[in-house]
Amino acid sequence: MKRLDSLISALPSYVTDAVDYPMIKDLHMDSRDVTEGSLFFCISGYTVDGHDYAPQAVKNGAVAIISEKKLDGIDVPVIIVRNSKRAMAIISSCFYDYPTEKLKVIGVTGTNGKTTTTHLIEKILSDHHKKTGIIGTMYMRYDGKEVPVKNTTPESLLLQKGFSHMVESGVEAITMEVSSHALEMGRVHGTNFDVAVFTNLSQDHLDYHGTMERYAHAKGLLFAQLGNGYRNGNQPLAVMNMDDEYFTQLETMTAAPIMTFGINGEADMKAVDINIHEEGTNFKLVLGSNSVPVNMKMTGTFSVYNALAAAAACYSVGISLENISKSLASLEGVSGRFERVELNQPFHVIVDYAHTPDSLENVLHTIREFAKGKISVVVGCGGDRDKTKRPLMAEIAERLSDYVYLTSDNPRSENPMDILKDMEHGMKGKDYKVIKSRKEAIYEAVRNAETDEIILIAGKGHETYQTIGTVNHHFDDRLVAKEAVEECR
Ligand SMILES: CC(=O)N[C@H]1[C@@H](OP(=O)(O)OP(=O)(O)OC[C@H]2O[C@@H](n3ccc(=O)[nH]c3=O)[C@H](O)[C@@H]2O)O[C@H](CO)[C@@H](O)[C@@H]1O[C@H](C)C(=O)N[C@@H](C)C(=O)N[C@H](CCC(=O)O)C(=O)O
Ligand SMILES: Nc1ncnc2c1ncn2[C@@H]1O[C@H](COP(=O)(O)OP(=O)(O)OP(=O)(O)O)[C@@H](O)[C@H]1O
Ligand SMILES: N[C@H](CCC[C@H](N)C(=O)O)C(=O)O
Ligand SMILES: [Mg+2]
Repeated sequence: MKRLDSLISALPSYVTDAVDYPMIKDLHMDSRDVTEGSLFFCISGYTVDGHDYAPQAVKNGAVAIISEKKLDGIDVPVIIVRNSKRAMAIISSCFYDYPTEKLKVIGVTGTNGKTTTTHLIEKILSDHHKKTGIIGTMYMRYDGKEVPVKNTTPESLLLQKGFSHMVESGVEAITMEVSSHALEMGRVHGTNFDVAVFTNLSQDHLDYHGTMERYAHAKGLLFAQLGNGYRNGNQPLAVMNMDDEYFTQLETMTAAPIMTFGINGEADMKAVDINIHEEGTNFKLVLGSNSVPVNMKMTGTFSVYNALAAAAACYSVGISLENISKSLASLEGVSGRFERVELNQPFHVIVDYAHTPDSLENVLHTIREFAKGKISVVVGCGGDRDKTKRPLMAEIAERLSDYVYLTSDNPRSENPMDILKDMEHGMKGKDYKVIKSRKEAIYEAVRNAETDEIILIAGKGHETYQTIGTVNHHFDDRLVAKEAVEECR
């Protein structure tokens, strides 16, 4: 609990007629969640304008409002700021006593591999720190608790609150995914990073960012906000994939020192003598004149990149190469990423979260390396998301497999058949099937599977729902595939 004047004194500027400064018990950005004694932030969103909900917030107990304009008929103090989202980030970190000052924070951005890399970092850190937290697509997890999240990178207020709970539980180090949406919308304003990691950049989210240039710029904001100064006695560090074509652009966006990783070039942290096999990868992790062998249970060249990213980040916070190698070897995998469904059937089923052209291409190339029979793909594209990736993903599925089942993947507000039509524009002539129902598509793939065939079910990975309209229907690719295998025996 803090008094309003102590909170707003953290802001660089504001205007208010307030004479009384109430005690603030809680912070809220949604009028429906407001409780007695709260400070309410009016956010102009993409769907509605939060300023319209100020009266409801007051009715529900808000004792002060942060707004971008004068509000009529509100009888609690109103603080007017230029940008409520920025004010929310600053006030939230102040309200929760600047939690990231008490944590080692490793942020990971990039189109693909964020969830996987943060899980590798979490594993390495938790093997060598007492307590670790992780925030990302799947959850906010710390101290044995898993808190559900709506966004890969939550809004600043929710982040600061989460960080403060982590600090209270004794967490020392955290790793978090930082999405391009979050960077653009300022969700990580107020979060101080020790290390920022860049995995890679390829097409996604053009519905939101418009062009690849603006998408790359959004990703670069993480590195731009790393800062020049010292933090807890150390300079913040950028860890970057030197093999990615956007590396040269992104490295110009930070004043922080950079540690590079890669396979092809002269990176600081390198993987050499790489052996990719069905069950995993073996390689030598090299840093200067030091090297250690790594034997991971995750397969594919992309897994080597994720391991390098995690290794470089963890080395920079003081963990030895030997300990990094041990932790990398002991992680079984990440839920919904290259996850096998094995019921001793004569063919293979792999569920993977590939939902971008690049990830689909990577995962299919990896499968091709050890496939002994046919490869078939069950794949769809999300509704209300980048439409231009639809034909590209279909084209990749067709080119790198023997048979494609085009199906639905969270159609959201769109007509599933319209999404499938967009995908069909990418098909070049091989035979394929369009099956709107994802369950039916999986069953059909399983029914038609030949001995040694590999069925890749792409796009939903760990997700346990199918969003149709605004309703989340329970759906889990892994469970549906298991049922299909059992029923089709
Ligand atoms: C496009 C987008 O990012 N939208 C985000 C945005 O929602 P919005 O602007 O539509 O919010 P809104 O509904 O207009 O509401 C505006 C304000 O009014 C308030 N309100 C609203 C109704 C009411 O009755 N009372 C009230 O006070 C709302 O709480 C809010 O403060 O702000 C919300 C709160 O932070 C986010 O949850 C929401 O993410 C939505 C769910 C989303 O799908 N976002 C995706 C695109 C996204 O962010 N994805 C990235 C990951 C991408 C990746 O990893 O590949 C992510 O980080 O999750
Ligand atoms: N380094 C990588 N490069 C390319 N593809 C990758 C890489 N790592 C993982 N993938 C592929 O991308 C998929 C998603 O991986 P992951 O969930 O780790 O990415 P993400 O960046 O967190 O995605 P999201 O943007 O949805 O949060 C994986 O299932 C795999 O197919
Ligand atoms: N974080 C990504 C996840 C996409 C997953 C895929 N299943 C879809 O729904 O498009 C997004 O929100 O765009
Ligand atoms: Mg993720």
